[in-house]
Amino acid sequence: MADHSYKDSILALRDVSMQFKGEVVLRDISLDVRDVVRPGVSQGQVVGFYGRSGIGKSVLCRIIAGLLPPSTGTVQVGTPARPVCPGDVGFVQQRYPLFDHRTLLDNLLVAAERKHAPAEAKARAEDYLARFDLAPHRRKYPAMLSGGQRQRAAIAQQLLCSEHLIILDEPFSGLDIAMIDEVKKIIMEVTLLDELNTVVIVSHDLATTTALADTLWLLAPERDAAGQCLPGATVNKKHQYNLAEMGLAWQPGIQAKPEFVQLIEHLKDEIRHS
Ligand SMILES: Nc1ncnc2c1ncn2[C@@H]1O[C@H](COP(=O)(O)OP(=O)(O)OP(=O)(O)O)[C@@H](O)[C@H]1O
Repeated sequence: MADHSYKDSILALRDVSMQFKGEVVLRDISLDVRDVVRPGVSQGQVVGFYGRSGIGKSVLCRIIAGLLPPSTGTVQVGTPARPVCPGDVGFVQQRYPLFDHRTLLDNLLVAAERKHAPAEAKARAEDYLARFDLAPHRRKYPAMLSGGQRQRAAIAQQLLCSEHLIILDEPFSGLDIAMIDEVKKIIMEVTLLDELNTVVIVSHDLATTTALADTLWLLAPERDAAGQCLPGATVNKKHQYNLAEMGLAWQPGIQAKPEFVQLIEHLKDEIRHS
């Protein structure tokens, strides 16, 4: 039996383009994330999303999250698929925004109550506090939490009020090694919570992100047949990597494998020359 297969589409972008006052930033982007099924494992999806600084990653994330309508094209989420609305996709930005004047528990309750009746919201918030090792800190205000605790709280908050899809913007930047391990653990935990959970990680840390991912997207300019750079960046087929098919997903210690090291070098080259 194959070690994995694919079911329904969870996220589908079709011909997404974006321009600001005539400046083309994104061009004709079509991408799919499908529910991956592994026998005996409740496995969500992890997408690593790369591209040079200023290429358009944040713009694409805001479009995926339904926060910015694309100039052309569509974004659909969920099963059955429907056009994305603000709030469907959790978006954890670099500074982990939480309400400073509310306790950790209240922060999570506010998020959960956007989707659930009060009793259900309370049960879910408590569940996430426990899962993310935050229960002892429930009465603290965000300023009293460590950086890692705030990050876990921000991820829990976004999971409580979104629909399975969550985007993490630079989750490893500025963290020490122990904290990076902690964040990796949380990401794995999130994907194992529910088969439909999908985490898109926008990061310049290629090795850490690729080791967690089963799919990679590289946003880069494209050249036409004459070698001319086309306006705007895209994720062409060559830059959509299925790590599961390549035998480079879901393996502890994958970073030591020669094929993995080669892939990272290849990605660096593609980014450098893009
Ligand atoms: N609202 C806007 N109006 C005009 N231009 C914009 C707007 N938002 C983004 N841009 C432009 O789109 C381009 C891509 O920006 P974006 O923030 O998506 O880059 P990025 O890949 O996320 O970069 P970094 O890795 O440095 O964060 C930039 O040239 C930026 O100036």
